[in-house]
Amino acid sequence: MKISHIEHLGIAVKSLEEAIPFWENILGFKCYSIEEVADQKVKTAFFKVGQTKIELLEPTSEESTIAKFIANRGEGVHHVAYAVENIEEALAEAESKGVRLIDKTPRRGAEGLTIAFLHPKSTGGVLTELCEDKNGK
Ligand SMILES: C[C@@H](C(=O)O)C(=O)SCCNC(=O)CCNC(=O)[C@H](O)C(C)(C)COP(=O)(O)OP(=O)(O)OC[C@H]1O[C@@H](n2cnc3c(N)ncnc32)[C@H](O)[C@@H]1OP(=O)(O)O
Ligand SMILES: [Co+2]
Repeated sequence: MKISHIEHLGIAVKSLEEAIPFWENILGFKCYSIEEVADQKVKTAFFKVGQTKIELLEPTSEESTIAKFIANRGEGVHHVAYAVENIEEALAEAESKGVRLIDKTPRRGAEGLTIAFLHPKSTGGVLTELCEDKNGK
């Protein structure tokens, strides 16, 4: 598949309010967007880091995958997201090569991106998100 760069790293946190000061006051990044993604039951906070971004993820419900992740493994790195040229083609290619898809059809993610996840059990233990920016296409 054609990947241009790491779109973002997703980090699970219990509370955005409690997490953001480390990223702003210690690392010196500016949180430029806070957005709820109801479909994923998360509230996100974004920081630009050169070409890529950090996405902090706070669960908005006990059924959120982020709430389950924090309960089982604690706060920390949750997923790596790659910018792909064509998400439908990328998913078809991954599936044809035996990768287990979480999303067979892309969904709407934060920042208006079109996203889909690959299962960590078939990606070497790293939950993998594919993103395509279809805005303006
Ligand atoms: C807003 C949006 C955006 O960027 O635009 C986002 O990022 S939304 C970000 C939040 N949304 C998502 O994550 C959606 C995709 N994720 C999912 O559907 C789920 O989290 C799954 C990855 C399928 C895991 O769900 P499941 O109910 O199976 O959880 P589980 O706790 O039973 O875990 C099953 C096995 O997967 C492992 N596992 C769970 N989450 C993992 C993760 N993030 N990275 C690596 N491994 C992980 C567990 O340790 C366990 O392994 P063992 O069996 O060996 O113990
Ligand atoms: Co993400």
